[in-house]
Amino acid sequence: MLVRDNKVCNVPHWFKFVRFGQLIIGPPGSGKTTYCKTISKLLTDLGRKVVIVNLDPANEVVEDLEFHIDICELITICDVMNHMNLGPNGGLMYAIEYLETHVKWLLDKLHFYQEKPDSYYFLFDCPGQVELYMHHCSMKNVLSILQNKLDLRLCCVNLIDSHYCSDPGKYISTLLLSLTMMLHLELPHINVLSKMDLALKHKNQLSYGLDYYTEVLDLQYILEQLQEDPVNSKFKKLNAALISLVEDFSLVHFHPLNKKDNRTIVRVSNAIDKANGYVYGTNEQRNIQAMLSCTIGAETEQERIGLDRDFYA
Ligand SMILES: Nc1nc2c(ncn2[C@@H]2O[C@H](COP(=O)(O)OP(=O)(O)OP(=O)(O)O)[C@@H](O)[C@H]2O)c(=O)[nH]1
Repeated sequence: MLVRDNKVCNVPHWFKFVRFGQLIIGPPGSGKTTYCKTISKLLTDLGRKVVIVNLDPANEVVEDLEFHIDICELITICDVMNHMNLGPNGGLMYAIEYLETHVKWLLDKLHFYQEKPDSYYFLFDCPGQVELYMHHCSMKNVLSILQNKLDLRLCCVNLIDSHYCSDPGKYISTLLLSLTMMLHLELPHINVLSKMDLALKHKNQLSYGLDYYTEVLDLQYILEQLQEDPVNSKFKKLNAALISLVEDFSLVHFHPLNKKDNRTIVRVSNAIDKANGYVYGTNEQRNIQAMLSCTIGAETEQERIGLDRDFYA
Protein backbone atom coordinates (compact mmCIF):
# COMPACT_ATOMS: atom_id res chain seq x y z
CA MET A 1 0.00 0.00 0.00
CA LEU A 2 1.43 3.38 -0.97
CA VAL A 3 0.65 6.25 1.29
CA ARG A 4 1.78 9.81 1.83
CA ASP A 5 4.08 9.88 4.84
CA ASN A 6 2.50 12.78 6.61
CA LYS A 7 -0.80 10.93 6.61
CA VAL A 8 0.77 7.87 8.17
CA CYS A 9 3.01 9.31 10.82
CA ASN A 10 3.94 12.65 12.34
CA VAL A 11 7.22 13.82 10.88
CA PRO A 12 9.00 16.41 13.07
CA HIS A 13 9.08 19.92 11.50
CA TRP A 14 12.90 20.05 11.60
CA PHE A 15 13.09 16.99 9.34
CA LYS A 16 12.58 19.11 6.23
CA PHE A 17 15.88 20.93 6.90
CA VAL A 18 17.84 17.69 7.04
CA ARG A 19 19.76 16.77 3.88
CA PHE A 20 20.60 13.23 2.83
CA GLY A 21 23.29 11.68 0.74
CA GLN A 22 25.66 8.85 -0.02
CA LEU A 23 29.41 8.57 0.31
CA ILE A 24 30.52 6.20 -2.44
CA ILE A 25 33.79 4.47 -1.62
CA GLY A 26 35.60 1.28 -2.60
CA PRO A 27 38.95 0.10 -3.99
CA PRO A 28 40.02 1.38 -7.45
CA GLY A 29 37.98 -0.08 -10.29
CA SER A 30 35.25 -1.45 -8.02
CA GLY A 31 32.59 0.48 -9.98
CA LYS A 32 32.11 3.68 -7.93
CA THR A 33 31.65 6.07 -10.84
CA THR A 34 29.44 3.59 -12.70
CA TYR A 35 27.32 3.20 -9.55
CA CYS A 36 27.15 6.98 -9.17
CA LYS A 37 25.84 7.24 -12.72
CA THR A 38 23.26 4.45 -12.28
CA ILE A 39 21.99 5.53 -8.86
CA SER A 40 21.74 9.18 -9.87
CA LYS A 41 19.53 8.17 -12.83
CA LEU A 42 17.31 6.05 -10.55
CA LEU A 43 17.00 8.79 -7.93
CA THR A 44 16.33 11.47 -10.56
CA ASP A 45 13.58 9.26 -12.01
CA LEU A 46 12.13 9.06 -8.49
CA GLY A 47 12.00 12.86 -8.45
CA ARG A 48 14.96 13.57 -6.18
CA LYS A 49 17.16 16.52 -7.04
CA VAL A 50 20.56 14.90 -7.15
CA VAL A 51 23.80 16.83 -6.67
CA ILE A 52 26.91 14.86 -7.64
CA VAL A 53 30.07 15.86 -5.81
CA ASN A 54 33.37 14.57 -7.13
CA LEU A 55 35.91 14.21 -4.32
CA ASP A 56 38.39 12.25 -6.44
CA PRO A 57 41.08 14.64 -7.75
CA ALA A 58 42.14 11.93 -10.23
CA ASN A 59 38.68 11.49 -11.79
CA GLU A 60 38.61 12.28 -15.46
CA VAL A 61 35.63 13.59 -17.39
CA VAL A 62 33.02 10.84 -17.35
CA GLU A 63 30.57 10.30 -20.18
CA ASP A 64 26.91 10.91 -19.17
CA LEU A 65 27.92 12.17 -15.73
CA GLU A 66 28.04 15.82 -14.82
CA PHE A 67 29.70 16.75 -11.54
CA HIS A 68 27.88 19.66 -9.90
CA ILE A 69 30.78 20.17 -7.50
CA ASP A 70 34.24 19.01 -8.52
CA ILE A 71 37.35 18.87 -6.31
CA CYS A 72 39.41 19.34 -9.49
CA GLU A 73 38.43 23.03 -9.34
CA LEU A 74 40.36 23.16 -6.06
CA ILE A 75 43.20 20.73 -6.70
CA THR A 76 44.11 18.07 -9.27
CA ILE A 77 46.32 15.04 -8.88
CA CYS A 78 48.56 16.21 -11.77
CA ASP A 79 49.24 19.56 -10.05
CA VAL A 80 50.18 17.80 -6.81
CA MET A 81 52.43 15.28 -8.54
CA ASN A 82 54.19 17.97 -10.56
CA HIS A 83 54.60 20.53 -7.77
CA MET A 84 55.20 18.28 -4.79
CA ASN A 85 57.18 15.59 -6.59
CA LEU A 86 54.86 12.86 -5.31
CA GLY A 87 53.60 9.64 -6.88
CA PRO A 88 49.89 8.99 -7.56
CA ASN A 89 49.19 7.49 -4.13
CA GLY A 90 51.07 10.10 -2.10
CA GLY A 91 49.60 12.81 -4.36
CA LEU A 92 46.09 11.69 -3.56
CA MET A 93 46.70 11.66 0.18
CA TYR A 94 48.15 15.18 -0.11
CA ALA A 95 45.11 16.33 -2.12
CA ILE A 96 42.67 15.07 0.54
CA GLU A 97 44.74 16.69 3.31
CA TYR A 98 44.58 19.88 1.22
CA LEU A 99 40.80 19.52 1.01
CA GLU A 100 40.67 19.17 4.80
CA THR A 101 42.56 22.42 5.30
CA HIS A 102 40.44 24.15 2.62
CA VAL A 103 37.14 22.57 3.67
CA LYS A 104 35.50 26.00 3.55
CA TRP A 105 35.65 25.77 -0.25
CA LEU A 106 33.50 22.62 -0.14
CA LEU A 107 31.18 24.04 2.51
CA ASP A 108 30.57 27.15 0.38
CA LYS A 109 29.80 25.04 -2.69
CA LEU A 110 27.38 22.85 -0.71
CA HIS A 111 25.78 25.88 0.96
CA PHE A 112 24.73 27.05 -2.50
CA TYR A 113 22.39 24.03 -2.66
CA GLN A 114 21.44 24.13 1.02
CA GLU A 115 20.12 27.66 0.76
CA LYS A 116 17.73 26.85 -2.07
CA PRO A 117 14.18 25.93 -1.08
CA ASP A 118 14.44 22.58 -2.90
CA SER A 119 15.62 19.56 -0.99
CA TYR A 120 18.72 18.15 -2.63
CA TYR A 121 20.20 14.67 -2.37
CA PHE A 122 24.01 14.47 -2.42
CA LEU A 123 26.18 11.77 -4.00
CA PHE A 124 29.88 11.95 -3.12
CA ASP A 125 32.10 10.05 -5.58
CA CYS A 126 35.29 9.35 -3.62
CA PRO A 127 38.85 8.26 -4.46
CA GLY A 128 39.69 4.55 -4.43
CA GLN A 129 42.72 4.68 -2.12
CA VAL A 130 41.51 2.57 0.81
CA GLU A 131 43.97 4.05 3.31
CA LEU A 132 41.78 7.17 3.30
CA TYR A 133 38.99 5.18 4.96
CA MET A 134 41.03 2.79 7.11
CA HIS A 135 43.43 4.85 9.20
CA HIS A 136 44.04 8.27 7.60
CA CYS A 137 41.93 10.92 9.32
CA SER A 138 41.50 13.70 6.71
CA MET A 139 38.46 12.23 4.94
CA LYS A 140 36.84 11.36 8.26
CA ASN A 141 37.41 14.93 9.49
CA VAL A 142 35.95 16.44 6.30
CA LEU A 143 32.87 14.22 6.66
CA SER A 144 32.36 15.11 10.26
CA ILE A 145 32.53 18.85 9.40
CA LEU A 146 29.95 18.34 6.63
CA GLN A 147 27.64 16.45 8.95
CA ASN A 148 27.93 18.95 11.78
CA LYS A 149 27.77 22.17 9.77
CA LEU A 150 25.22 21.14 7.14
CA ASP A 151 23.15 18.59 9.01
CA LEU A 152 23.89 16.13 6.24
CA ARG A 153 22.82 12.53 6.88
CA LEU A 154 25.23 10.37 4.94
CA CYS A 155 25.28 6.65 4.27
CA CYS A 156 28.59 5.13 3.26
CA VAL A 157 28.28 2.80 0.24
CA ASN A 158 31.33 0.58 0.03
CA LEU A 159 31.68 -1.18 -3.32
CA ILE A 160 33.74 -4.36 -3.49
CA ASP A 161 34.37 -6.18 -6.78
CA SER A 162 32.69 -9.61 -6.57
CA HIS A 163 35.73 -11.08 -8.32
CA TYR A 164 37.35 -11.23 -4.84
CA CYS A 165 34.93 -14.03 -3.88
CA SER A 166 36.79 -16.42 -6.17
CA ASP A 167 39.83 -16.55 -3.86
CA PRO A 168 39.44 -17.35 -0.11
CA GLY A 169 42.43 -15.18 0.87
CA LYS A 170 41.13 -12.19 -1.10
CA TYR A 171 37.64 -12.70 0.31
CA ILE A 172 38.93 -12.60 3.90
CA SER A 173 40.91 -9.45 3.12
CA THR A 174 37.77 -7.74 1.71
CA LEU A 175 35.89 -8.66 4.89
CA LEU A 176 38.64 -7.15 7.03
CA LEU A 177 38.83 -4.11 4.77
CA SER A 178 35.06 -3.53 4.96
CA LEU A 179 34.99 -4.03 8.73
CA THR A 180 37.88 -1.60 9.27
CA MET A 181 36.18 1.03 7.11
CA MET A 182 32.90 0.61 9.02
CA LEU A 183 34.66 1.06 12.34
CA HIS A 184 36.85 3.94 11.19
CA LEU A 185 34.25 6.09 9.40
CA GLU A 186 31.48 5.58 11.99
CA LEU A 187 28.74 6.21 9.42
CA PRO A 188 25.65 4.21 8.51
CA HIS A 189 27.22 1.72 6.15
CA ILE A 190 26.13 -0.51 3.26
CA ASN A 191 28.59 -2.97 1.72
CA VAL A 192 27.96 -3.88 -1.89
CA LEU A 193 29.38 -6.71 -4.02
CA SER A 194 29.54 -5.07 -7.44
CA LYS A 195 29.72 -6.65 -10.93
CA MET A 196 27.51 -9.56 -9.93
CA ASP A 197 26.87 -10.32 -13.61
CA LEU A 198 30.55 -11.23 -13.95
CA ALA A 199 30.43 -13.37 -10.77
CA LEU A 200 27.45 -15.22 -12.24
CA LYS A 201 29.22 -15.69 -15.52
CA HIS A 202 32.21 -17.27 -13.75
CA LYS A 203 30.13 -19.08 -11.14
CA ASN A 204 32.20 -22.25 -11.57
CA GLN A 205 35.19 -20.43 -10.02
CA LEU A 206 33.27 -20.01 -6.74
CA SER A 207 33.37 -22.76 -4.11
CA TYR A 208 29.95 -21.86 -2.65
CA GLY A 209 26.70 -20.22 -3.77
CA LEU A 210 26.70 -16.42 -4.07
CA ASP A 211 24.50 -16.06 -0.98
CA TYR A 212 27.32 -17.61 1.07
CA TYR A 213 29.50 -14.62 0.11
CA THR A 214 26.80 -11.94 0.38
CA GLU A 215 25.47 -13.12 3.74
CA VAL A 216 28.98 -13.89 5.08
CA LEU A 217 27.89 -17.30 6.37
CA ASP A 218 30.01 -19.71 8.45
CA LEU A 219 33.61 -18.63 7.76
CA GLN A 220 35.04 -21.94 8.97
CA TYR A 221 34.55 -23.19 5.39
CA ILE A 222 36.83 -20.42 4.16
CA LEU A 223 39.39 -21.38 6.81
CA GLU A 224 39.34 -24.97 5.58
CA GLN A 225 39.82 -23.77 2.02
CA LEU A 226 42.80 -21.67 3.09
CA GLN A 227 44.32 -24.78 4.68
CA GLU A 228 44.38 -26.47 1.28
CA ASP A 229 46.91 -23.91 0.09
CA PRO A 230 50.48 -24.93 1.20
CA VAL A 231 51.52 -21.30 1.84
CA ASN A 232 48.39 -20.32 3.78
CA SER A 233 48.36 -23.54 5.82
CA LYS A 234 51.42 -22.24 7.70
CA PHE A 235 49.32 -19.37 9.03
CA LYS A 236 46.38 -21.36 10.34
CA LYS A 237 46.27 -19.65 13.75
CA LEU A 238 46.53 -16.18 12.21
CA ASN A 239 43.80 -16.93 9.67
CA ALA A 240 41.56 -18.40 12.39
CA ALA A 241 42.06 -15.27 14.53
CA LEU A 242 41.22 -12.96 11.59
CA ILE A 243 38.11 -14.94 10.77
CA SER A 244 36.91 -14.95 14.36
CA LEU A 245 37.43 -11.16 14.49
CA VAL A 246 35.06 -10.71 11.54
CA GLU A 247 32.59 -13.19 13.05
CA ASP A 248 32.68 -11.60 16.50
CA PHE A 249 31.81 -8.14 15.17
CA SER A 250 29.16 -9.70 12.94
CA LEU A 251 28.72 -6.41 11.06
CA VAL A 252 29.74 -7.24 7.51
CA HIS A 253 27.38 -8.51 4.87
CA PHE A 254 26.92 -7.49 1.27
CA HIS A 255 24.16 -6.43 -1.12
CA PRO A 256 24.57 -7.81 -4.64
CA LEU A 257 24.75 -5.23 -7.44
CA ASN A 258 24.68 -5.64 -11.18
CA LYS A 259 24.65 -2.42 -13.16
CA LYS A 260 22.49 -4.08 -15.82
CA ASP A 261 19.85 -5.36 -13.37
CA ASN A 262 17.63 -2.57 -12.13
CA ARG A 263 16.18 -4.72 -9.33
CA THR A 264 19.59 -4.97 -7.61
CA ILE A 265 20.02 -1.21 -7.86
CA VAL A 266 16.58 -0.56 -6.35
CA ARG A 267 17.32 -2.97 -3.48
CA VAL A 268 20.63 -1.25 -2.72
CA SER A 269 18.89 2.13 -2.87
CA ASN A 270 16.16 0.98 -0.45
CA ALA A 271 18.78 -0.32 1.99
CA ILE A 272 20.56 3.05 1.86
CA ASP A 273 17.31 4.95 2.47
CA LYS A 274 16.77 2.89 5.60
CA ALA A 275 20.38 3.31 6.75
CA ASN A 276 20.55 7.12 6.51
CA GLY A 277 16.94 7.68 7.58
CA TYR A 278 15.67 9.07 4.28
CA VAL A 279 12.80 6.61 4.46
CA TYR A 280 11.35 8.57 7.40
CA GLY A 281 11.23 11.87 5.48
CA THR A 282 8.37 13.59 3.70
CA ASN A 283 9.95 14.12 0.34
CA GLU A 284 8.29 11.39 -1.70
CA GLN A 285 5.75 8.62 -1.54
CA ARG A 286 7.00 5.52 0.15
CA ASN A 287 5.95 2.12 1.17
CA ILE A 288 4.58 1.71 4.69
CA GLN A 289 6.06 -1.79 4.89
CA ALA A 290 9.56 -0.47 4.14
CA MET A 291 9.17 2.07 6.95
CA LEU A 292 7.96 -0.55 9.37
CA SER A 293 10.82 -2.84 8.48
CA CYS A 294 13.24 -0.13 9.71
CA THR A 295 11.70 -0.03 13.12
CA ILE A 296 10.67 -3.61 13.76
CA GLY A 297 12.59 -5.51 11.09
CA ALA A 298 9.36 -6.68 9.43
CA GLU A 299 10.98 -7.88 6.25
CA THR A 300 10.81 -11.36 4.86
CA GLU A 301 13.81 -13.22 3.47
CA GLN A 302 12.19 -12.96 0.04
CA GLU A 303 11.92 -9.16 0.30
CA ARG A 304 15.45 -8.79 1.63
CA ILE A 305 17.27 -10.92 -0.90
CA GLY A 306 14.77 -10.42 -3.70
CA LEU A 307 12.62 -12.43 -6.00
CA ASP A 308 15.54 -13.61 -8.02
CA ARG A 309 17.35 -15.09 -5.02
CA ASP A 310 18.16 -18.25 -6.98
CA PHE A 311 19.65 -16.12 -9.71
CA TYR A 312 22.13 -14.52 -7.30
CA ALA A 313 22.54 -17.56 -5.03
N1 LIG B 1 30.21 -6.16 -16.01
C1 LIG B 1 30.11 -5.13 -15.17
N2 LIG B 1 31.04 -4.15 -15.22
C2 LIG B 1 30.93 -3.12 -14.37
C3 LIG B 1 29.88 -3.03 -13.39
N3 LIG B 1 30.06 -1.89 -12.69
C4 LIG B 1 31.17 -1.30 -13.18
N4 LIG B 1 31.71 -2.02 -14.19
C5 LIG B 1 32.91 -1.73 -15.00
O1 LIG B 1 34.05 -1.69 -14.16
C6 LIG B 1 35.00 -0.75 -14.66
C7 LIG B 1 35.42 0.21 -13.54
O2 LIG B 1 34.28 0.98 -13.19
P1 LIG B 1 34.41 2.45 -12.60
O3 LIG B 1 33.03 2.92 -12.33
O4 LIG B 1 35.29 3.32 -13.44
O5 LIG B 1 35.16 2.13 -11.25
P2 LIG B 1 35.75 3.17 -10.17
O6 LIG B 1 35.67 2.50 -8.86
O7 LIG B 1 35.07 4.49 -10.31
O8 LIG B 1 37.25 3.29 -10.65
P3 LIG B 1 38.36 4.36 -10.15
O9 LIG B 1 37.75 5.73 -10.37
O10 LIG B 1 39.52 4.06 -11.04
O11 LIG B 1 38.62 4.07 -8.71
C8 LIG B 1 34.33 -0.03 -15.83
O12 LIG B 1 34.80 -0.60 -17.02
C9 LIG B 1 32.84 -0.35 -15.65
O13 LIG B 1 32.14 -0.40 -16.87
C10 LIG B 1 28.89 -4.10 -13.36
O14 LIG B 1 27.93 -4.15 -12.56
N5 LIG B 1 29.08 -5.11 -14.26
